[in-house]
Amino acid sequence: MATELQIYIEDSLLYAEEFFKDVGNITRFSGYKVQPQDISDADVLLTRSTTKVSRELVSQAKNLKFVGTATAGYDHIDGKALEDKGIHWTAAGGCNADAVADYVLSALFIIAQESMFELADKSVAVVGVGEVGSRIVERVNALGCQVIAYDPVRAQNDASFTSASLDEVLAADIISCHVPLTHDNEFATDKMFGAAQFAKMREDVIFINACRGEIVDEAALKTHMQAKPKTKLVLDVFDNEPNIDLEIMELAMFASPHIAGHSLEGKARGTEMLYFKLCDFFGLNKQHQLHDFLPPMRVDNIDLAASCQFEQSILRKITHLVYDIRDDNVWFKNAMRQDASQFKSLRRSYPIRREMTSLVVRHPAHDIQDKLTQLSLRATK
Ligand SMILES: NC(=O)C1=CN([C@@H]2O[C@H](COP(=O)(O)OP(=O)(O)OC[C@H]3O[C@@H](n4cnc5c(N)ncnc54)[C@H](O)[C@@H]3O)[C@@H](O)[C@H]2O)C=CC1
Ligand SMILES: O=C(O)C(=O)[C@H](O)COP(=O)(O)O
Repeated sequence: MATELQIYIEDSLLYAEEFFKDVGNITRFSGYKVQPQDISDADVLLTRSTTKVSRELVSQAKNLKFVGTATAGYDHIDGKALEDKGIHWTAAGGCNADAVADYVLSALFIIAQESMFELADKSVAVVGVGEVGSRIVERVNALGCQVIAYDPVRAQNDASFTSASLDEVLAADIISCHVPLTHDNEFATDKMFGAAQFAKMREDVIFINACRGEIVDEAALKTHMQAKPKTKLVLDVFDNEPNIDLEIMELAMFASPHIAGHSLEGKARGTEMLYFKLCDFFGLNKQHQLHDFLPPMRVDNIDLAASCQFEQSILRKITHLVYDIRDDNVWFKNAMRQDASQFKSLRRSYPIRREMTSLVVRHPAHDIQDKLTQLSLRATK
């Protein structure tokens, strides 16, 4: 009889028992505390971004064959170290892309309302047009914005894609960042926004970072905020998490503790993607999918009257019915002002949040349904 797979799973992976209980013997571990000896008999290691998968961590795991992170980013994994040992590794690209797009749209609708402008009159630069960025491009296109899609890396590999220039990005009304954290290559993103880039931005730019804090030089950002105080910052991520600079948090109009991707669907999809990949790797039948486990939304459908057009005020209300960034901003800042050591625990205790992808919106007109679909809603008549 084949020996049971020993599957070590970080404690923050959602629905892990539901997906993996038939696959092997599950042991949960704390991502922040795990040591090499804790996973020494692992065949499989499943994490989120809070486990640093280093050469040292896997040094005693002689049977380790498969490592997966249920997150889009994988800068916490030393891929080279795993490849050197012949260990297969993978991530869950795209699992939470819609959640991040909801986050960005929620912020933009509030800023547009408070500053009394139509998003259709604005240019939006999307930096990194992968899973997250392309969803944002689709949504802001639907809203009628002028889209500036910047991704020179994709342009090198995808003949159908032409990248805007960095100067076009820096001149935009809104800049939204969705790149991986990379070092030491032609298009490295580490500190890609520093003094030189901020100096070229508009006085009243809206700058959103929901990818990795390290892509911004925070010292330069502070100087920029003094020089151009009308800048509106939306920051989900910070340099040196969890020990973040509270001054940077206070400079942001909206700040949150790295939760842009933390929708229930996004977390569950991340686990599901690893389950599917692990089944393929070990030649197992796939028996579960996330819809077996996801609970219904409390408000799961709305009817729009035929007279309703594709108007910003209506779209704002629908978006905020699902996710309102103001709640996270107040909760996060208040908690951090009381005790700045709470960053990790705030992330862990983040309340259940659903996605626009789960909301059914009815409207009789096909053209409006199409646009609602572009906003990722489940539009129908
Ligand atoms: N705050 C949060 O909760 C979340 C953060 N993230 C972060 O966002 C990043 C992007 O996520 P995905 O879109 O899923 O990844 P992805 O890999 O699908 O897309 C990233 C895109 O950035 C492009 N890129 C790389 N270097 C670039 C550069 N110097 N300039 C412009 N574009 C560049 C790549 O070509 C790629 O198309 C992740 O790597 C992760 O770090 C992702 C999900 C949730
Ligand atoms: O997917 C990513 O990349 C992210 O940044 C995740 O949303 C981070 O979530 P945790 O792994 O920290 O729970």
